[in-house]
Amino acid sequence: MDQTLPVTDAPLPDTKRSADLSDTLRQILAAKYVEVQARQQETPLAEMERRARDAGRPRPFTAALCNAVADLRVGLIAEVKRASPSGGLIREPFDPAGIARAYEEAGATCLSVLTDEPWFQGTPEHLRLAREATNLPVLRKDFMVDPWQVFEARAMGADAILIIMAAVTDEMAERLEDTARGLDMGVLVEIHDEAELQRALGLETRLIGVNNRDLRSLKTDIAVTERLAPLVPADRIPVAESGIRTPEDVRRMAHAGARCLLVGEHLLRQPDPGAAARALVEAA
Ligand SMILES: O=C(O)c1ccccc1NCC(=O)[C@H](O)[C@H](O)COP(=O)(O)O
Repeated sequence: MDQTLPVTDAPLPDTKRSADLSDTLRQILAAKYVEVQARQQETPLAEMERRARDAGRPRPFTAALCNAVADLRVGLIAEVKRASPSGGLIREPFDPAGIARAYEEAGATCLSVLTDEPWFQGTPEHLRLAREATNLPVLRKDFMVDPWQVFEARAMGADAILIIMAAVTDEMAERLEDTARGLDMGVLVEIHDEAELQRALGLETRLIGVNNRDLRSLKTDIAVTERLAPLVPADRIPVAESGIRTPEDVRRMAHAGARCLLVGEHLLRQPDPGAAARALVEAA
């Protein structure tokens, strides 16, 4: 895909890991800071908060996944994703509502919808369409660097947000989580290694996403979940993210302790994403 981004000198967050991020990820984050600042000029925080509070009650994202785990089911967070830095254009034509409906019929527990435009060709409209087409709780999949985006997420209908520990300081992670909790939204906190897991455990959310994607190469290896999921304390729920394709992968993740999965690209590369989702839901 065309990876031309608005050139920016924006400072990156002061995370221990910022030196370990791929150039792509650094560009994504730097551009996100600029984008969010510009959008706050258009819609100030107080107005975005008002819109978030007017958006009604969120659907129960965390409870849906907890119930799946309690029932020994696969808790599939099925992703609505048009393109990505690693995969280029993944699905065209792209019908977020139709894809979301197919996922729900297949037994998915939740949806994840990309809303980042420059790199994933996602939009808030994709999230609205996917949510309206189903009864499933929806995660806003984006790079959250400012609490303003959490209000924006709720205002567009999202029921949960993602916090990527590699992308934010501990203080910002807490602010993002507090804002989400204040809106009764779910939080999925994403980690890539043992150090990020320790930082993530300072948050209150039960959902610990173990991302199998290497932050430098952007390649996936599901052995990452096999290493890290057993380290997640019993009162938290590991969610295996990225690079999951086959029923055998699902069984490997479940064996490592991760019955909840976030799956995107594989599903969207299939002619029938619903059938592909069903094969994963029925795997373990
Ligand atoms: O998908 C990418 O190329 C990517 C690159 C840089 C940062 C994040 C990226 N993806 C976001 C995700 O976490 C995935 O969309 C999600 O875990 C699903 O992964 P997959 O099943 O491999 O599409």
